[in-house]
This record gives sequence, structure tokens and C-alpha cells, in this order.
Amino acid sequence: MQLELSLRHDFGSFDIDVAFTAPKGVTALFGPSGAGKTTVIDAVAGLLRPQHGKVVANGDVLLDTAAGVFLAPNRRRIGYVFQEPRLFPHLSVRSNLLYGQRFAPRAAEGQDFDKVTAMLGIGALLDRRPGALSGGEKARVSIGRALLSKPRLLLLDEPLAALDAARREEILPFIERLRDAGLPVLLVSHSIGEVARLAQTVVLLRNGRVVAAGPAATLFADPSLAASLGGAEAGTVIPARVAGTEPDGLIRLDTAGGPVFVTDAPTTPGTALRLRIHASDVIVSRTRPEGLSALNILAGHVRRIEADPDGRAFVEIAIAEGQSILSRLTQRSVAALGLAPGVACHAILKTVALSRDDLGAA
Ligand SMILES: Nc1ncnc2c1ncn2[C@@H]1O[C@H](COP(=O)(O)OP(=O)(O)OP(=O)(O)O)[C@@H](O)[C@H]1O
Repeated sequence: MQLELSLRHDFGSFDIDVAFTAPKGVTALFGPSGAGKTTVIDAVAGLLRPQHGKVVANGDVLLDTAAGVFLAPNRRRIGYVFQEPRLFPHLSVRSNLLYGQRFAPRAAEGQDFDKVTAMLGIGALLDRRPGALSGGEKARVSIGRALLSKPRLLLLDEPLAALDAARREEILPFIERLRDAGLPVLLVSHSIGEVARLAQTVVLLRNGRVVAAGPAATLFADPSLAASLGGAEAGTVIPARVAGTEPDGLIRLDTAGGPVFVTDAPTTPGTALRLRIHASDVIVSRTRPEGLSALNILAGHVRRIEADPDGRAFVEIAIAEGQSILSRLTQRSVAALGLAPGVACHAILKTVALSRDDLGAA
């Protein structure tokens, strides 16, 4: 499944001109408020009829202004989950879910009622009304309703924004499962942590234009994009695999740059994970440090350095072919250490800095 989109529209006070391709998996639209994220997904859903544009989902043309094609929203087979779950308050959870199912084409592939309710953990809620659900439960029901319409593509517009951290943590694994089940997802999110955890592809928007688009790991490792992709919360995502539990309880993850020890992670050896490493949690040493309490020392070399206007810099450290992590240092440290592209160095991470939030399913 692949989504190709080009879109030009002038609202008068704001004009948007974007084009990108979303391969299968989760594609995140990221950017500041007013960048045009919702406008893009509204055009995909058919809620906006742009002045110029083309939307092709797996070869099916949903919109082509040049050819006069505009498929009505209900014929696009797209599931749209809004920030606030728009459930029918007078209907039970079961009836809300069945409402989604009414739109599913008979022959369409997709998961059936029992599978969806089991996957989202909402089987016990079926006879309740939405008013008697928590925010996280409502979000799951609204994702379930969208899934039961057997969409070819799921649009998630800030589905977790209204939830607290605990409820978010409740939903994230379900979105990971959708991704793993192969359903393409276009996700709008303000949270760089969420994007890092879920997205394989990132489209960075600003002022109605695409600033950068491509594989998430590549964009996150680009120091020149770090200010836009999180700023103080910027970080990279690297693959990791659970090696086992140490006698002292720490869990060893193997990465291409060496072992990383964490306190909270799945313990089944062999489990593949995505490990997010915050740039501000990484310090850099030219020599391999001795007598240091931090256990996580990854060897690599400097690839790129990008200075900030505020006296700091993002340093990209390559730890393996195609894998980098970022460190956020003061420019003074960069100079004192003599860091420059090609210089060998060690990236040091504190074990306690690596929390469960930073580990996602691969
Ligand atoms: N129907 C409309 N008429 C006029 N302007 C509009 C319309 N819809 C959106 N806009 C403008 O387009 C711009 C982009 O809006 P959009 O909702 O796509 O941004 P966004 O990136 O989703 O922002 P946020 O993160 O705040 O939701 C905004 O300046 C908005 O005011």
C-alpha cells in the first residue's frame, strides 16, 4: 500500500503546496501549529476539495482535479479518528462499533468485530454508553469504529492529544499493532516522542510546505533538522534487541554500537525494539571513559555537527553503517573536545535516562 499525494490550495490567508509519498506503515505529519497537517489529511479524507491535487491510494485515484475526479468521503474507504472521539452518546459501545461496520464493503479485507474488540481490549465495554468510558477507552472505541469500516488507510489526527501519559501509554501499543498488521496509517501528532515511537516515515511541514520527508531514522539523525524535530526533545531511534536479564536485574539490549542496559523493558530474549535516545541525554568523550558509573558507552565517530543560535550544537555520531545517534552539547564542549567530522568518540548514556517510554515495538 502506498499513498501518493500532491495538493495545492489557497485559503486566502494561508496557502498550501505539498507533495509526498507515504509507503506502508505509519507516516507521521509533524510540524508547528498552522503548518497544514489537518488540511493534508482532510484532503486525503475528502473533507477538503482542494483547488489542485491528486490523491492515489495503492493505484486507486481518490482525487485528481486535473481529470475532474473527486471521490466522496464515504466512498474512499478511509478511517478517520479525530482528536476528540466523536462517538454517538445515545448508543452503546457495541452499536457505535457496528455503525463503523455498516460502511465496510462486503468483500473488503480487514479484521472482524471479535478481532478488533480483542485487539483494542474493549470487549468488556460493549454494553456501556460512551459517557461511562474513560478518555483512553473512548479513544480505543473510536479507533475500533474506524477499523471496522475496513479502511484501506487510517487517518489519526492527534488521537492521543487529549489523554494523560498513562492513557497514552495504554493506546500506543494498539497503534503499534495496527502498524504491524500492515494497515497504513497517516498520523498527525505534536508529540515528537509519539512520532519517534510509531512512525517509519516522517513528513515535516512548515507554513504549508514540506521541509523534509523520508525514513524516520534518517530524519531524526539529521542534526540540521533536530531543531524542527523536537529541539530540546530531539533524539534518534535505533534498532535494539533484548539479549537477556543480568543478575542485578538490568536488561541488556544489543545495538549496533554495543550493549545498552536499561531498567525497564520487555525481558524475552530476541524481542526486537526501537530505542529512542534523547540528544540531551548523550554526552561525548574522545577516549573510552574509565571509572564512570554510566554503563552505556557506544563507540562511533562524528558525522555532522550543526550549531544552534543559542550556543549549543547537535552532533551526529555514527555508531554503525546507516545508524547514528545525536548528542546535544554546548558549542564550548564541541570546541574543547575538538569534535569535527570523522573524529572517533564515545557516546555515553545514563541508564536511568532510558525509560520505558523510549522503547517501542520494532
Ligand atoms: N477552511 C479554511 N479557511 C481558511 N483558512 C483555513 C481553513 N482551514 C484551515 N485554514 C488555515 O490553514 C492553516 C493550516 O491549518 P491546519 O489546521 O491544516 O494546520 P495544522 O498544522 O493542522 O495545525 P494544528 O497543529 O494547530 O492543528 C491555518 O492557518 C488555518 O487557519
